[in-house]
Amino acid sequence: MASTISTGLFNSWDVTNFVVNQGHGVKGLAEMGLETLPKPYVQPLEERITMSKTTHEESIPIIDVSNWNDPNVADSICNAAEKWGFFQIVNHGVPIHVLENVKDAAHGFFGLPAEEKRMYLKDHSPTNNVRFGTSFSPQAEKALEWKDYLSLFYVSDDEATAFWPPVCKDEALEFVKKSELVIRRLLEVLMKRLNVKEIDKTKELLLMGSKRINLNYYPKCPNPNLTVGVGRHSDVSALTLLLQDDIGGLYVRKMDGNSWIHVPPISESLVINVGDALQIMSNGRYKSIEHRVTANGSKNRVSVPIFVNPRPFDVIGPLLEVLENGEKPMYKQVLYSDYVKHFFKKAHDGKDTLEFAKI
Ligand SMILES: CC(C)(COP(=O)(O)OP(=O)(O)OC[C@H]1O[C@@H](n2cnc3c(N)ncnc32)[C@H](O)[C@@H]1OP(=O)(O)O)[C@@H](O)C(=O)NCCC(=O)NCCSC(=O)/C=C/c1ccc(O)cc1
Ligand SMILES: O=C(O)CCC(=O)C(=O)O
Ligand SMILES: [Fe+2]
Repeated sequence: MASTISTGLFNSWDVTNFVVNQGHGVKGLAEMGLETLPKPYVQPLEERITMSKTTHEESIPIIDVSNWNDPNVADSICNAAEKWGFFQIVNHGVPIHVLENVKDAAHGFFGLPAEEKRMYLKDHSPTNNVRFGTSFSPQAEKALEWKDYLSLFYVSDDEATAFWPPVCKDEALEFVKKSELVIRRLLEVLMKRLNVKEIDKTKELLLMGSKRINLNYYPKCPNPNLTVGVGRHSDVSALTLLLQDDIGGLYVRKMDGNSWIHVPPISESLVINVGDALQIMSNGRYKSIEHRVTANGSKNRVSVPIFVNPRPFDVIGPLLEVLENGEKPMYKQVLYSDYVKHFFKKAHDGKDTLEFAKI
């Protein structure tokens, strides 16, 4: 089959069937020794990430959070969330071995034979909370993305222990647990500027009542310039905490601009970004920024985002504390699971998901 793919005799339907339905993932395809990119992965010109649109000269803020009591730290975080929607944190307190272990565990999971990963495809998985997949929304996309993922919805330690794949469950769970404090501190700081004095139980559930951890795998790609790892999107979370390895390829759209800024890997750091739910709750003050990922021609990349979210049955809208100053609400009240389902139903389309909540 390898030779038929590389000579182009393997048709688009076969490729999609092999990767998506049979659970080989794009990793299975990449490992066949392709010389050229299969057609289903060729992105339209306007979606490709060219050097002319990107810059390595500017950078998102890098914030040292070793002292949470320092008002300058709080200021830097809130300013970054308003102006960039993205920043990196160092000295965050999540132990290095936890970060290293979860990246290794991601390689471990994707290194399993296809038969074992296939058990976690949507139609086979014993639970809706564990899902192995490829691209973003293959049934809705004109071109596929060069990425496989394992998505784990955190319900409880017991549920994770029972259902998450053994090869990565301890490491993924440990990352979720060890990042709880930094997530809480970040949200406390961000809420203060919104006139929310303390995070009571109701607010806590609204901001961080559910979590999803994804293990992303971007295999080495034969023609990286013709495709993307992840297309332009903003996250639907309240906040995302992202661990990337040392390879790079994440680009963030410059606010009100057409250029894309590279997020350079910094050893032991975490990338933090505002998601749509926080943009909505802050009535547009904090910005959920478009980002995308390139494919890489020489290396296999992994990344591990933790999406911190409202619960599916929560209704979200601009917070009362924010509207108290008389500003007009920009967003209506929406059921969070309706919002997320709308996001997952379509291909990546930049920030268009937010239209769903706009007044
Ligand atoms: C709506 C959810 C996600 C699932 O609800 P469900 O009742 O179990 O519904 P379904 O299983 O019918 O899923 C609804 C649709 O979403 C799809 N989906 C269900 N989880 C998934 C899944 N992890 N992955 C990609 N499709 C899925 C699923 O395939 C299905 O599409 P379709 O098959 O076409 O009907 C529900 O759990 C919920 O509201 N969760 C709230 C917490 C939550 O997960 N928030 C999302 C945080 S994720 C985030 O911010 C960014 C993620 C992201 C991911 C990839 C990117 O490239 C970029 C960004
Ligand atoms: O892999 C990355 O660096 C970012 C992935 C991403 O944007 C996502 O999973 O939402
Ligand atoms: Fe993202």
